[in-house]
Amino acid sequence: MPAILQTKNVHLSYGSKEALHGINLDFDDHSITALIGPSGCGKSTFLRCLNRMNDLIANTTITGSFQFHGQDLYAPTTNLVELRKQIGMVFQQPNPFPFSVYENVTYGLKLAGHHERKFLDEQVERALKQAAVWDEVKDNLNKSAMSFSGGQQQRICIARLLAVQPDIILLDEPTSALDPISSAQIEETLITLKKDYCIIIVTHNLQQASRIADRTAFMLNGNLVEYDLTSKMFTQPAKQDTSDYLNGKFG
Ligand SMILES: Nc1ncnc2c1ncn2[C@@H]1O[C@H](COP(=O)(O)OP(=O)(O)OP(=O)(O)O)[C@@H](O)[C@H]1O
Repeated sequence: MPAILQTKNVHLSYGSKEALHGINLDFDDHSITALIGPSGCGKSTFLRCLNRMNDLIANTTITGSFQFHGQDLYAPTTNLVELRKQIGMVFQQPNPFPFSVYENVTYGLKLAGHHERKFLDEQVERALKQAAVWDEVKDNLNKSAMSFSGGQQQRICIARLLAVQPDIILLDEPTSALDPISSAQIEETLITLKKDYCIIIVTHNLQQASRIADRTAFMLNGNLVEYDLTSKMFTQPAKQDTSDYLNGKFG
């Protein structure tokens, strides 16, 4: 089966400074890919290219090929609102809207014109169950999403994204602001979700990558050094730089 998302020769510059120097990475459906590497190597920059979040940053130049389901992600005709529904993003800090849980999860659906109560109720339950937070919030759907714990807020944000049925879920260090128990819950949620989605996660936590990712990409100074099955990369890395990074010699 062809990769759901294929990128070739991706270069990105902030002003005159090039931050990505020709990245080639393909992503399969029903899998988790981790992007790892030392601070500043370009992980978040690359991730943001995948749903055109870098378009929002002034003076950014992006070249290369991005094929999503075989279509050019950067075609001038691409509808960015639609694209970001299909390729949703979860951030480091949970960022629920200052509304109720119910309003958060139905936000995208209402924007898309869905207002039938029964349909919305069903989607709220489905998305919150998929995000493994239903049992914790089901009796308080009208309570502000901001009043829940950080881990619960993060899973509510995942549910908000799942409500609009994306194809790809991008996560930028989604557990780095969370305690170990909440982090473990998010990891379990992601492992369950990969049955239905393509998941791409930036993480500084090498144990996390080794626990949940099918494949791992190691980046260094804006270059892709190595991309392989996680089990292979963590036991027999092909490159010395990968081995040194995984062994804590830098980064
Ligand atoms: N908005 C921006 N404007 C200018 N330069 C930027 C911007 N965002 C990132 N950079 C630069 O691009 C390079 C890559 O940064 P990026 O945040 O993608 O790295 P990262 O690997 O995700 O780092 P971290 O792990 O610390 O989040 C860095 O040199 C960074 O300073």
